[in-house]
Amino acid sequence: MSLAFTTEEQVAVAAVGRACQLTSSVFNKLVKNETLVKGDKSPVTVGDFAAQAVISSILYHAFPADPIVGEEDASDLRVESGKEMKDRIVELANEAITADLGLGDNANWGIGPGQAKSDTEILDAIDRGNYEGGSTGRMWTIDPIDGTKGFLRGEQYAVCLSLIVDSKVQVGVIGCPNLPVDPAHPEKGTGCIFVAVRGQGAQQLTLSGANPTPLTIPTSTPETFNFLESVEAAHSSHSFNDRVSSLLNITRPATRMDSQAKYGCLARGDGGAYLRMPTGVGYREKIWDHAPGQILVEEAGGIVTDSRGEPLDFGLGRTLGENFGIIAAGKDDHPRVLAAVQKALGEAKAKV
Ligand SMILES: Nc1ncnc2c1ncn2[C@@H]1O[C@H](COP(=O)(O)OS(=O)(=O)O)[C@@H](OP(=O)(O)O)[C@H]1O
Ligand SMILES: [Mg+2]
Ligand SMILES: [Mg+2]
Ligand SMILES: [Mg+2]
Repeated sequence: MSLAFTTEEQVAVAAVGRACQLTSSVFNKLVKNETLVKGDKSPVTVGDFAAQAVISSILYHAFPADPIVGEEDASDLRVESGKEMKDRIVELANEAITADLGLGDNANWGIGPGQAKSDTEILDAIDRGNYEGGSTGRMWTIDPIDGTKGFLRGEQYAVCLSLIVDSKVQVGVIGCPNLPVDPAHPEKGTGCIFVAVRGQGAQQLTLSGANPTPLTIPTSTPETFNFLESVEAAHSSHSFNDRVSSLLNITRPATRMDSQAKYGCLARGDGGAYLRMPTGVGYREKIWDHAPGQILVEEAGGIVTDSRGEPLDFGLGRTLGENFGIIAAGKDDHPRVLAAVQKALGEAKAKV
């Protein structure tokens, strides 16, 4: 039985839309001291913090009891050295929160003119993303800017939100401000939101949540099939993908693209499979990097598994735990990609 999740979908699209406006406008204004390097050496900008604050604050108004697994936390902003950044984040978040009500918006979600939040409310909204996750009940995942490196380069990034219930993703929204609306028609410009609700299909919307277009992964042909892969070589093994490509006789070069925009492209038939194999031991994929993408591809008729063909387990906490690698593809292509991945893994094992 599929549940409606109508309000959840509306709230999620509205929250991602506001956060996308924020990230697009902040990109043009970013200055050097508005980016921090986190403990794991990855970058985080005022845009990441402010977008998480906006989404979390909207979720809190609409669903106050729901826990949130968010990528960012506000500890660096609560100390004296973080004051300048915090002031900027509060300003940016409030600009997005108080923007006029748009299509499908509801003032009960704490948005619109006059709904500005205090510094404490903004920091607390960011820190409501500290939930540890788990296998039962409802929880949201927020990746306020997925592909922060792509965002900083002015390339692809995505604002990502999902609702997980009892370990299963039920709603996924991916906002891609820099992604062409239709790659065959560049004149249509950039900026789309992908949305999927379990059992109700996948759609592409405009950044303001209009013009829903249903998405189905088309049957691939040897001429159209290629891989979608990370830009950053540290995030996913390019050489492994090259080997799998040659095992499958794929002639088209891989499309390198940051963020869950890759799942969006796959869902609408730009590229045949998203393959992400780890480059080293020890990194565990984060649930916010894959939950919205998984439901989007599944609802567009595709399959998402790890490299062993196992389903992704979103009930193990903030990471995917033991899931090793990601394979996402249309239902006809997934089995042959999985078989080639197994073969390439076997070859790599035989070499050591
Ligand atoms: N070592 C390692 N291995 C695998 N994945 C990692 C690793 N380090 C980081 N990350 C996560 O990668 C997220 C960026 O997504 P992509 O890899 O698809 O984009 S990119 O092309 O590499 O920028 C990125 O998401 P954001 O931090 O939201 O940008 C990280 O969560
Ligand atoms: Mg991410
Ligand atoms: Mg991120
Ligand atoms: Mg990050």
